[in-house]
Parts: sequence; C-alpha cells; structure tokens
Amino acid sequence: MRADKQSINGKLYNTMTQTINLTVEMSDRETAMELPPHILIFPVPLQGHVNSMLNLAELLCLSGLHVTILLSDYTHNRLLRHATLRSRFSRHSGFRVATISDGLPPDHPRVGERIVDMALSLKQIGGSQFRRLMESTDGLSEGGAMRRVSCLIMDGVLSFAISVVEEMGIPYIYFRTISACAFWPYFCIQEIMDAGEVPLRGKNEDKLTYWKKKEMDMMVTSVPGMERFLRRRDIPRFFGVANADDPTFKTMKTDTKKTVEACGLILNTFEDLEGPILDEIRKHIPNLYSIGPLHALLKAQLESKGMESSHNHSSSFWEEDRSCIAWLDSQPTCSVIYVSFGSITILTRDELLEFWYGLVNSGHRFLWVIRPDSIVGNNSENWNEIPVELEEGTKSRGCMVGWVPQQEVLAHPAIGAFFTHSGWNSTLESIAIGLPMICWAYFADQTTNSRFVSKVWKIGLDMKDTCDRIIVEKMVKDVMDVRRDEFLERAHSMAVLSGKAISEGGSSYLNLNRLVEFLKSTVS
Ligand SMILES: O=c1ccn([C@@H]2O[C@H](COP(=O)(O)OP(=O)(O)O[C@H]3O[C@H](CO)[C@@H](O)[C@H](O)[C@H]3O)[C@@H](O)[C@H]2O)c(=O)[nH]1
Ligand SMILES: C[C@H]1CC[C@@H]2C(C(=O)O)=CO[C@@H](O)[C@@H]21
Repeated sequence: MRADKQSINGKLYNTMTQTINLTVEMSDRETAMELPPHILIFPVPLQGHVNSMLNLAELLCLSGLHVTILLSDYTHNRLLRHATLRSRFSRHSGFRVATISDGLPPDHPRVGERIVDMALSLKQIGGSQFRRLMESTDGLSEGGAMRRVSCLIMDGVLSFAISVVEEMGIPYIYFRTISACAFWPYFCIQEIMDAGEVPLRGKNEDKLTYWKKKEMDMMVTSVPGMERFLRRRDIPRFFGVANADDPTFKTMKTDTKKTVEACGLILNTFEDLEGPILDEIRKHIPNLYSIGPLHALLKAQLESKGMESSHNHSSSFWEEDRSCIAWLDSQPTCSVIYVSFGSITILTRDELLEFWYGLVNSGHRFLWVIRPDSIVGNNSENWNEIPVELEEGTKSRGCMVGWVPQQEVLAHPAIGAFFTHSGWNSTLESIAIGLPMICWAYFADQTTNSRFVSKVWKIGLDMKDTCDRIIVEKMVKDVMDVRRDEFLERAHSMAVLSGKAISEGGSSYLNLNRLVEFLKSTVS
C-alpha cells in the first residue's frame, strides 16, 4: 500500500492510497481524554446524499471535531476515481473514510427507480456489517488515535444502525438530506392514507397512468400547513403503491416516523425558505437543526479561514467534463439554460427527443448534462439517425456533456436558468445563486420540491407528469424571456435570504454552532 508523507504544521500525516486515514501523531501531552469528539456520518450511498454529508463532514472538521464518513465500497471507489476526496480532506486533521458493502452486485445499474434496491439491500445486510465494523474496531477508535465514536449522524432510511449505537451507548442524530417540505408529507403518510387522499394503485394500473389521472389535481387536506397548495400529485412519489405492504413504502413510512426518537434532526435548508413547514415539524421534533444551504455555508466558512473553497473540489461519482466551461465562456451573459436531471433520473429515447426538440425549437442556447447511464430502452437504436434539425440546432446553440462541475456551472455568468429534476441539492444550489428553474421531477421528494418552486416560492415553473416538446419550448421561452424579470427578481430575493442565513449571526450559522456544541457535549 503506497503511502506518501506530507508535513503539515510540523505534524506528520500518512495518507493511505486506499482510504484517507490521517494518523495523528500523539504528542506526550495529548491523551485519549483530550481528543476531540469523534463523529460518525453515515449517508445513503448516493450522489445527492454523499454531497451534502461530505459538506457537513468538512464543516465539523473546521470546528475541530474528528469525523469518519461511512461509505459503500462502490461509492468510495467512484469518489477515488473521479472526485478530489484526498486533497480536499488531507488538509483537515482527524478525517477518515470507512466502508461497508451495499450488498448489490457491481453491475447493478444503481439508477432509476431500481435505486431503491440499494436502500432495501442495506436494510437487509447493513445491520450486521455495521455491528461488525463498530465492534471490531472498538468504535472506530483507530487504536487510540481517535476517540470511540461519540455520536452518529445517520441518513433518514438507515434505521438498522440504531440498535447497534444504542447498545454501545452512542447518541444519534438523523440528517435527512431532502427538503423540509418533502420530509413533512412523508411524516404524515399515515394521516394521508387514513384520509384516503392517495388511494392504492390498481393491480393492473401502471404508475404513469395512475399519476396522470385528473383526480391527482385534488388538494391534500391531511398535511398541516400545506392545505392551500399541496395536490395529490405533489406528494413524494413513494406513495401511489399497489399495496400498503410495498417494502419501499413501508421503509419510508417507518423510518421517517423513527426520527422522533433521535437526539435531533438535521435538515439542509434555511428558516426564510421553509420556516412554516419547519415549525410544523418542530411540533413533533423540537430539536431541529436547519443548517443549509450546506454547500454555501461551507464555502463561506472556508473562505473566512483563507482556505480553498469546496467550489474547487469535486465529490462527483462521474468524470467531470470541463470543456463546458470553455463553451460557456464564449456565450453571452444569461443566454444559456443549464439542463441536468441529477444522478438517478433515467429517460427513454422518446423523452430525450421531446426535450431535445423543445430546447432547439426554443431558439435559446443550452448546456445539457446527459449522464452516461441515463438513457434506457433499446440502446441498439441507431443514434446516427439524429434528425438534421436537431443536429444543426445543437451545433449552433447547444453543448451536451456527460457530467459537469455543477456549482461552477450554475455560478457562470452565461447561465440564465436551470432545467432541473428538482433534486434537493440542485434546487438549493439554484436558490443560493439566484437562478430561476423549470422543474421536471422524476421521483421521491422531487415532486414536492417542484411544487414549492412553482407555487410557494414562485421562482420557476413545474412541468410535472408531462414530457412534451411544445411545453418544453414554451417554458424555456417563459423563464428565459417572457417572464424572465418576474422570476429573476424573486430568485434574487431568495438568494439574498440564503446568503443571510449562512452569514455570521444568520439562522443556519447559529444552528450549526448549536449542533457543534451538542456534539462536543457528548464527550464532556
Ligand atoms: O453534472 C452534474 C450533475 C449534478 N451534480 C451534482 O450532483 C448533485 C445531485 O444531487 P441532487 O440534485 O440532490 O439530485 P440526486 O442526485 O437525484 O439526489 C438524490 O438525493 C437527493 C437528496 O436526498 C434527493 O433530493 C433527490 O431526489 C435524489 O434523487 C448536486 O449536488 C449537483 O451539484 C454535478 O456535480 N454534476
Ligand atoms: C433511494 C431513496 C431512498 C431514500 C432516499 C430519499 C429520502 O427521502 O431520503 C429520497 O430519494 C432518494 O434520494 C433515496
């Protein structure tokens, strides 16, 4: 195992090639009792969850805490291949990575709705692996170089870890990486079902047909604080199952309800964005830490310490194609719509063509991320027969790539709007930079996020449950031209509030301090 030594602040750190394992040389005066608290962070091993939890990990490192993040082998290998994990964290003492298996075969697609296989697989095998890891390493204490884990910060659907940490006397906090506006309907699942507001899907009824029904436009009255705008089609898309024993549906329901038993709940959001919903959640979970937008909070805190911002670091699972930056540099200000549907969404060839025609026919420039594993269906179809009008329109106004440094792209002056799937990280990144959105939700929490973007915050348009070139063209023209000023004004106002939340004395800034104080209290 290659190890190279670096000398930082007079201490020797060994960086191991396979895991980042900073072995802090113990000076005479330091003893285990003087070691900082050791926080174990455990995300669902998906891009959106890992991004926000790595941001939290770095913020806790900046606060002087020791942190281990527990990834899947598969995810860790993707990060080692495509991200800057080592260089980003080698500048923090006491950070390391531990790994377990996600239980899926290496060739499992890990995209689309089959991504739930991972959550269910972890539910089956995660508990025994987690117990073995914690017991065989004496709470990840690294032979005394770190304290035993003093607190677990765990993702929202990994409840198998609870019995292990409870037996070891370790407190735990949930970090649900979705929005408050999506968490709250999940929390109210039983009330929604009891009110018959999202009926079971017919045995022979496919999901598309089920969600396109007119009755899905009926309002949901059983989620306090959302009665005026939440329709049936806007609730998280793990509803609408054919039977109440559906394993994913049951997991989402039971695990979300378990949140009340934890020492607290972390949400990557801010009070001025979701205050009314946060207040509803606080009635059940009083110890709530709204500390977002985490990527922006981290950037601000790194800059205040004169450190390179996370903006220059990647936590991508795919190789970033930086050629898009040079292309953007050659485009006029605010002239490009950025299109990306996240790390899980998949499209059929027909859906891809509807978006492609809509973008080209809008007459606007577009930068489109088409993730290598995102087009499904008959791949043998000959892509050499691309309609000439699409080929010409793309040549003159478009740029299509496999994966980009998204935060850098969103901050580029050429970008005028974001066509997104409404994943929560993408939504927050767009809000923080002040970009209007067009929302095409794929599944999970995205359907609720897109409703809030369009109906509550009014910073974009919701294209839910449709995929039509005429609608795409019209919505692109609306956000880039016809209603541009209207959306830009509100998006800019929300960006200002986001900046306030993460600045010294802001709500997220203060909540992070309160979280760090709680974590420090777990060892005093
Ligand atoms: O080309 C790209 C595209 C995306 N990103 C980044 O990848 C992340 C994607 O996260 P998100 O926008 O949240 O979408 P998903 O990857 O789909 O995230 C999953 O996890 C989220 C957090 O729980 C949920 O909100 C989503 O519904 C769920 O699909 C963001 O930070 C983006 O900046 C890139 O860096 N480059
Ligand atoms: C695969 C999904 C299981 C739970 C995660 C989630 C959540 O509500 O926490 C939403 O969608 C996906 O990110 C995950």
